[in-house]
Amino acid sequence: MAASSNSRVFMQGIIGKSPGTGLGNRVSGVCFRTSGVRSGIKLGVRATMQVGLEEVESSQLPNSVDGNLGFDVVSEGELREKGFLGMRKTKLVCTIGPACCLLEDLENLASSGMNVARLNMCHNTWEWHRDVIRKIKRLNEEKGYCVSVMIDTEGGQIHVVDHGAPFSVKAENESIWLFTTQKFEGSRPFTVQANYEGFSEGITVGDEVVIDGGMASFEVIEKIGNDLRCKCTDPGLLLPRAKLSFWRDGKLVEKNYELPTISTKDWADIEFGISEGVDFIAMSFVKDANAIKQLKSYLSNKSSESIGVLAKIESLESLQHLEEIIEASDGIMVARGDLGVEIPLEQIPAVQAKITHVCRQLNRPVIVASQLLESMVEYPTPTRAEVADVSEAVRQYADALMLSGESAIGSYGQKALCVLRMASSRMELWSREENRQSALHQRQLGVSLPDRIAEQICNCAVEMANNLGVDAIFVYTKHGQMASLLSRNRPNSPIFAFTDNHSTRMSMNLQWGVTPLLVELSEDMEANITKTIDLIKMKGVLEEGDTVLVVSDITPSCATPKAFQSIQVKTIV
Ligand SMILES: Nc1ncnc2c1ncn2[C@@H]1O[C@H](COP(=O)(O)OP(=O)(O)O)[C@@H](O)[C@H]1O
Ligand SMILES: C=C(OP(=O)(O)O)C(=O)O
Ligand SMILES: [K+]
Ligand SMILES: [Mg+2]
Repeated sequence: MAASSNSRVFMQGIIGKSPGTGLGNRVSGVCFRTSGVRSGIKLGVRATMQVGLEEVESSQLPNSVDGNLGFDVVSEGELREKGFLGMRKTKLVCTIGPACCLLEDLENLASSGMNVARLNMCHNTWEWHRDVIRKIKRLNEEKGYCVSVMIDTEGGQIHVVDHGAPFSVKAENESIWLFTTQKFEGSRPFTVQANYEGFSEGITVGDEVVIDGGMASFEVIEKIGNDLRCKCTDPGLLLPRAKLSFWRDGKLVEKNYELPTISTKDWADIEFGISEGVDFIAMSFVKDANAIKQLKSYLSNKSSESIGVLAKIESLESLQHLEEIIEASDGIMVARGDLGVEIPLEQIPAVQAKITHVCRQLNRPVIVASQLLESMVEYPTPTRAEVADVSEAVRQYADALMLSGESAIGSYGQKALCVLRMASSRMELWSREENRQSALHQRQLGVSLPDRIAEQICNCAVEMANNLGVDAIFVYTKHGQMASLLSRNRPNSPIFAFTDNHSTRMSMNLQWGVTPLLVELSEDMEANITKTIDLIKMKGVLEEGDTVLVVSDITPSCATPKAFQSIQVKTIV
C-alpha cells in the first residue's frame, strides 16, 4: 500500500462467531485507509482495502432476487460442464465471410466459443455486412449469446486489383510481366494492375517486387512511366488482391506512399460501423498514434466513444512507433499476414513476442491473427506446427486468437474454432500448473493516487485469489477498468465482471479471463454483491463450499469515504 508520510493506516478487526470450519460469519477484517497528502497538495482520496471472510447463507433464495442476469449461454454451459477452473480464458475472434454468413453458421460459431465476429471491410458490400451484423445481434438478443462485432478497415496499402483472372495465376520462372495502374478489360496475359497510381515511385531497375511476402518475386527490368516491366525470378502464385512490396539489397524499400491511414472509403465504412452499432473498429496499416487519436476523437464527438479502437500492427512503420500506438489504442492486433510482407518471415515470432509483452505491460488486449490454422481452409485437421503456433500465442498470454480464411472461406470453420478452443484450454492449464503468471512483471501504470490504488488492489486481489485457490473473482465495473486490471495479472480463477452498461459488457469480450455479465447495479455495493451472488447461485453453478473473492468499490462497514475499494472473500454455505 503506497502511503505517503502523513497518510494514516489503520487496521480494524471484526470478530464474529466461528462455526465448525473455524471460519466465522465475519471472522476477521482488515481495513487499511490512506488519505494521501503529497507535496502539500491534498489529494482528497481515501482508499480503504477491506479484507474479510464471510459466509453467505443460501436459504433466503430465490425470493430476494430481483432483476435478470445477462450471463451468456456459452459461458454458462462451459461453467456447468467444466467448473470455474475449466472456463476458457483466451478469447476467440472469427472472420465472417461467405462460408459462415447464414444465421445457422453464425450460431454454430457462437455456440463453439466465438467471442468476437470480425468483418473485413476489404470484402463484400455494406448490405452483406449489415445483414451479418443484424444476425449476430439477433442471436445475442434472442438466444442469449454475447458476441461482439468488429469491423476491420481496408487502410492504405498497395495491392493487386486485377491480374486477368478471377482466381490465382501462376507466374513461371523468367516470364515477363507488366505491373501497371492502367485498367484493362477481360484477360490480358502477363499484366497486373495495382491499386495506386504512385505504386512505383522511387523504384528503379534492379529492384525486387515481392508478392504476398514471398509467394512470388520479380526483378524490375524496365521502367516505362509509372509502369514496371518485370522478370519473374522466383515462380509462384498471384492471388486476387495480392500485396506488393519492393526490396533493394535485401531490405524493404520504405516508401511513404502518402496513402492516408484512414481513406475516404475507410471513413465511410467507419460511419457504417457506427450506425450499425459495432463494438470495435480495427484500423489497418496504422503508422503512428495520430490516426488512432484522430479516430478516437471522432468517435467521441459522435458520442460513440464506447466503440473500442484497435490498432493493427502490420507495417515496419508501426513497429517503429509501437509503444505510442499501444498507449493510444484500446487494443492491438498482431496482423501477421501483412507484417510478413514487410519484414522477413523469420522475424515474426520475435516481433509477436515483443508486441504481446508490451501489451501486457501497458495493459491493452492483444489479438494474435492470421494463418493460425491456415491449412484448415482446405483440410479438416490442422498441422502439428499450426497447433504449436496457437499454443505459443496462448503461452504468451495473448488475450485473443483470430481465424481469418479458416472461418471466412473454409469448409471447416467451426472445427477450426474447436481446435483453437481445445489448444487454448490445454495450454492455459499447463501455464497454471507451471505458475507461469508469477513471472509476469508488471509495470506501474497509474499516475494519480486513485489509479495506483486501483492497480495495487487488483494486483493484491489476484495474488490472494491464487494463494487461496478461490473459485471465482467477482468485480463490478462501469468502464471495464477494474476488470482489465485484474485480467492483467492472469489469475487462475475466472473473473466475473458485472456491469450495468451494455457497451462495457461487449468491450470486455477481448479481455483474457473475463466473463462479462450484464446486471442492474445500485449505489449500494453490498446489495450488489449479495444480489450477484444470489443470481449466480440461482443458476445452480455456485455451490456450498465455493469461495468467491469480491473486488468492489464500497462496503457499508466503514463510514462514507469517497473512493473506497475492498477485497472480500465469501464462502457459500
Ligand atoms: N466478407 C467477405 N466476403 C467475401 N470474402 C471474404 C470476406 N471476408 C473475408 N473473405 C475471404 O477470406 C479471406 C481471408 O480473410 P481475411 O484474412 O480477412 O482477408 P485478406 O486475406 O484479404 O487479408 C480473404 O482473402 C477473402 O477471400
Ligand atoms: C489481419 C490482417 O489484416 P487483413 O486480413 O485485413 O489484411 C493481416 O494482415 O494479418
Ligand atoms: K482489413
Ligand atoms: Mg492486413
